[in-house]
Amino acid sequence: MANSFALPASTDYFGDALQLDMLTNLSTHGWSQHSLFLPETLRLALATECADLAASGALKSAGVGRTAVLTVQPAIRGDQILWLNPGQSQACDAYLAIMESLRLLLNQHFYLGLEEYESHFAFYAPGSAYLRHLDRFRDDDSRTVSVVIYLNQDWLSDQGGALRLHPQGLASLDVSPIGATMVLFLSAEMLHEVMPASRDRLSLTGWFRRRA
Ligand SMILES: O=C(O)CCC(=O)C(=O)O
Ligand SMILES: [Fe+2]
Repeated sequence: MANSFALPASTDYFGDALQLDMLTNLSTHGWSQHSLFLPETLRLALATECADLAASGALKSAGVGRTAVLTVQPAIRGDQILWLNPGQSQACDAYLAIMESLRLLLNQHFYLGLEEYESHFAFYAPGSAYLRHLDRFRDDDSRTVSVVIYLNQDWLSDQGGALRLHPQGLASLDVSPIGATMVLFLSAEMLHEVMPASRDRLSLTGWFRRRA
């Protein structure tokens, strides 16, 4: 069946201004933030899918560490997740196509040799958080660029749930998880944490990986 979401062709999805902003901020500061990164129809479809998965019990408590040594530790990490597979839904395929364009763009400009993208839905119930961490594992340096896209509509800053970034040598800063906002950062360098929120917090998190 044809995908009803407009799929990007190569890197055309990103306008020149967005490309420049994304690439400049990532290379000079190690991170980059963009509002309205997804069309509203796609944000809504992904948010609905994530909420439905949560309600049906399809999401599982996220672990800490790598597969062989994965442990669920809610005091460190309180989200529930579901890894994405191609063909899961039209909305997920449209999102993965956008991420594929982003992979090509990052490779063109930074010669990062990014080969894969892995991604999961994440659902943080009120009060759950993810303590300060780096996304790169100690024994696997393949995760290179982290991407988070927020899915909630009408997020208010007094509802908490910020992504708190801790850039080296600089003051920490908060990104509010407003629907369709996208954040990119270097997985090995950017310490970050998820602050607790007073409402359900929905997102898609993913990592561009190079060969391990
Ligand atoms: O949801 C966020 O803002 C960040 C999530 C995160 O840090 C992670 O899943 O590793
Ligand atoms: Fe993280």
